[in-house]
Amino acid sequence: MLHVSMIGCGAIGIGVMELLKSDPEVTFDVVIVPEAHMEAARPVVFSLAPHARVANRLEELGQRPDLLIECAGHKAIEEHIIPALKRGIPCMVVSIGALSERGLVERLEEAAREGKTQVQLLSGAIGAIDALSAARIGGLDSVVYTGRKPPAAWKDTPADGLFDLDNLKTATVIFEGTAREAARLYPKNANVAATLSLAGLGLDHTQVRLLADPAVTENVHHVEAKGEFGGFELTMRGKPLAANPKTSALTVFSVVRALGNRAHALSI
Ligand SMILES: NC(=O)C1=CN([C@@H]2O[C@H](COP(=O)(O)OP(=O)(O)OC[C@H]3O[C@@H](n4cnc5c(N)ncnc54)[C@H](O)[C@@H]3O)[C@@H](O)[C@H]2O)C=CC1
Ligand SMILES: O=C([O-])CC(=O)C(=O)O
Repeated sequence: MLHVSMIGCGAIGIGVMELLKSDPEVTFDVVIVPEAHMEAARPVVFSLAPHARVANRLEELGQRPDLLIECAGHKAIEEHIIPALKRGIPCMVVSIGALSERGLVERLEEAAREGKTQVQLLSGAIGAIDALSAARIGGLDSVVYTGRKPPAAWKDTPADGLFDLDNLKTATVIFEGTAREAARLYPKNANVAATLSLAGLGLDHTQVRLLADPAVTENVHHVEAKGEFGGFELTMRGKPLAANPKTSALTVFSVVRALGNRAHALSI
């Protein structure tokens, strides 16, 4: 039985608990949310994982889970993941865009080394991370990522205000630049850009274009990679979660897969 503590109880966290509620080999003991969200999270957590406690910090419970999984947002890396790694708790992260902050990748690695443990960066809404990170070993020449989402997915981002999102008639480029800048400006929409960078050419050498497109209903991720291995092109059309149109359903499935791979006898 894998004893899991989870950070976040939003669209991803709830989706993950729903899918794993009848898995006898995974159990959620603690769900961590900010103080202001604890009251709202309690009934949701109780309905999906009746034995789990809702807390503000892992340390205050004296709890030592087998695994800590982050499904919360960029700030959670600094607040929860780094201290847990230092205590030797293995961690998984979905808010990969947080690692666009200079020095944070190195601090994450240092914390894991200090705790003699490991942090796994999950693939989330994108595929082919295995191929890209293997291709990097032979040498990559270029990785270009285009993220295309319906205008509503760009609400409450820097694009909202720069563009009249409610009245866009054609696909509009809202950002063009490096993955580091994309992840910094769009923390809830450019985690994929950061994931591809960390697997591939790095945050400063991965070219990113982000579009608001009234003609699409899905979150469309396109990757083109070239290198010593040859090349690949990937298009993913991710269905957004009803609870959060910025997030693709595959992100939830990617977390469930990763937890299953740790808990079950066979890993794939
Ligand atoms: N790697 C990937 O492909 C993807 C990654 N993401 C990341 O996942 C994050 C979560 O996504 P959703 O569940 O859709 O968001 P959401 O907004 O529905 O839920 C976020 C949850 O985390 C909690 N939370 C926020 N900050 C926290 C903190 N500092 N400490 C503890 N809890 C905190 C909130 O109370 C809420 O329960 C996003 O912010 C994004 O960075 C999202 C989509 C794809
Ligand atoms: O869920 C998605 O489609 C991707 C996403 O939000 C991100 O890259 O942050």
